Amino acid sequence: MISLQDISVTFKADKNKAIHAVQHVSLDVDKGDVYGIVGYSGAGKSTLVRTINLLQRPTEGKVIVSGKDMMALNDKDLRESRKKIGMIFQHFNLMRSRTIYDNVAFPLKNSSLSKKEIHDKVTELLSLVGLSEKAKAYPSQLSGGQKQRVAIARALANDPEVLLCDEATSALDPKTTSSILALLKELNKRLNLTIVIITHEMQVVKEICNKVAVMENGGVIEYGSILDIFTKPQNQLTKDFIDTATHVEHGIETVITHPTILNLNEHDVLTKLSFVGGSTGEPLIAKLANTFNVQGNILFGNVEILQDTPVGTLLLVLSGTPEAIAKAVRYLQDNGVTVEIITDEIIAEKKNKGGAEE
Ligand SMILES: Nc1ncnc2c1ncn2[C@@H]1O[C@H](COP(=O)(O)OP(=O)(O)OP(=O)(O)O)[C@@H](O)[C@H]1O
Repeated sequence: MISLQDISVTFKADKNKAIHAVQHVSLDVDKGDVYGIVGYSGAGKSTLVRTINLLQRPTEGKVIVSGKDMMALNDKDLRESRKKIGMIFQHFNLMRSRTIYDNVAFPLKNSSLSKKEIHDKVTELLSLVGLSEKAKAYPSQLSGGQKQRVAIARALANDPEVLLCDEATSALDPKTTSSILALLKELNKRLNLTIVIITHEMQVVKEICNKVAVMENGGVIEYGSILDIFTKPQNQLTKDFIDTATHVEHGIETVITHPTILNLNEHDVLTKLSFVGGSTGEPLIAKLANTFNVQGNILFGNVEILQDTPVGTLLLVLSGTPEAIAKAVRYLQDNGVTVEIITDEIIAEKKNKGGAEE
């Protein structure tokens, strides 16, 4: 559906300085994907996504959308192709002096549709986003979530195949964010709409995306299916994003900051266990005690459902002899559990925070 091939974008800040906003990124988005692009501010997410509709022309590389080489199109064909790529933004970009109806009708102004057809289309779009009652209202009379719904309706006016969302929920509270994400997911399913979402929140990705790319310093450092990235992240930055989204970071923070929780004896090992799918329900910890004489003390636990698959995390203190613990860890790994030993990391962090008990 979308193929970004070796895309680079360089801005000339001044005569001597170039900003390499995007560097050699290749990315393929399939029809029906909800593709998340996650990264911190300045990573190059917006610049990359704006190359899809050529709001930003790449300095190097090729952009193919629906089989068309976008950079080879003449102005007229490019205008037509852009109609099939809707876009929504963090601050909605509605026209304040026009009603909700007129905002949604705006992209149809020069279309071949009759007045009646335009009316039917706008009515249908407002109903699709749940705002039929607001047709005569003005943007200032709407909440942030409602404004974003209008922006979505407007972006869908030309029946696009792709919707680009640039931090579309960043200005919204968590509840409104969830309702907008639910709407996007519904549109993805109902209209088979391909969606590309830029965000700095892995939580957003977790809620609706089936694939994700992680960007840093203009490059994609990791990409793949949500399940693969959440269960087998390769880069520290990806791990940090995931820990935030799965509340594990908060769990670790609690363990560190409450001295009564983490009292490790000699040979005790603090582990972070990650489970996927079937292994989540297994009584593995009971087995550690029975078979290996290793006691497991759970400090924190969390289960998420990603793409209909349960994904769990446990912070677990293992107590026993070093040999027994090594065997227990191997047993867990043999049963599909990813085991990270984080004792040293946590103690160092605890010392940094001044909460260490020598
Ligand atoms: N038109 C421009 N001219 C010069 N530099 C730019 C331009 N647009 C973006 N940049 C620079 O390119 C880099 C990437 O910016 P970009 O907006 O793509 O990042 P981002 O990951 O989307 O961050 P944010 O979420 O803050 O927008 C930044 O260093 C930014 O300052």
